[in-house]
Amino acid sequence: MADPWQKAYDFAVEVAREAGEEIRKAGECEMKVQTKSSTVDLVTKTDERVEKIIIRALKGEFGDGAFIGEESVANGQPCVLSDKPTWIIDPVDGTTNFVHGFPFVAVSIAFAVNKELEFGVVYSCLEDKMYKARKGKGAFCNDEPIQVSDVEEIKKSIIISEHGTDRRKEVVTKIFSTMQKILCIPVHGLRGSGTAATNMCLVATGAVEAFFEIGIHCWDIAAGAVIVQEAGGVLMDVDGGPFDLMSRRMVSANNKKIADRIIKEIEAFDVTRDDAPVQKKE
Ligand SMILES: O=P(O)(O)O[C@H]1[C@H](O)[C@@H](O)[C@H](O)[C@H](O)[C@@H]1O
Ligand SMILES: [Mg+2]
Repeated sequence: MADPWQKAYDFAVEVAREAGEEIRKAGECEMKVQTKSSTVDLVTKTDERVEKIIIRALKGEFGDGAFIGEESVANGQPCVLSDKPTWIIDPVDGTTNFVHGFPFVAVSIAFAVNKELEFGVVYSCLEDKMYKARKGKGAFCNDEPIQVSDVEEIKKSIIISEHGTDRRKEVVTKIFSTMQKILCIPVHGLRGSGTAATNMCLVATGAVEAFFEIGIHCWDIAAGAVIVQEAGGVLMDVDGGPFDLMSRRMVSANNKKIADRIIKEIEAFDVTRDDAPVQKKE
């Protein structure tokens, strides 16, 4: 079989589009907001419903497989990436934006085999932009090829980062200290769309040179990781080592020179890996 995953890739694009349609419709209605890991880590019925729709559709087409979904993990499902073909899903990336009507919300669906990402689909549903990439086959936005920017000078760059949902003072201090140092290099600007998946697509299109964050989860960045790489960009750990999807730390950039320069300024803080063993409550 020459191309075993093409059908799954095409199907993921269709499922992401349908999920985005659900999100758009739900955004027009009254929503009940709940919280998860902290009072600023929001979740709505739409997040849960859309994840179920996506998983049901994938199971219907391809049978029972391995799934890592943001809301399933929040409800106690394991978050372990094995060698099995695995779908990695964020039904609503940018839930805070969704709740507030801030216009960047994305569906993110990735697929990994032998722990390697095969393809990623990010549907920025309020902008109606469908980003997709398959390993070795290029990256696209609404079927047009996309490529990272060719800027090599950090002083000519725009950098994206986010504040995350951990509001402990020592963490927020490090995040702002890092941002201050990067701003004062100086770079042209700092931005943040409020969705990691969309941020990575902005790196992939060349609108910005880099996006970094500590505290994201594998479902926020798995699809974007393929899209950035296929658009010619690089992925690294915040300490300059190799990118590790489950580590909750990532720098994505148009090239290694920009990534290395940002890494020099990053003040890292501890986060628990996505695949850390779950502590059983006594
Ligand atoms: O909870 P959702 O799926 O909305 O994901 C967001 C993360 O929670 C933030 O840490 C992160 O900063 C990004 O905003 C990210 O995409
Ligand atoms: Mg997310």
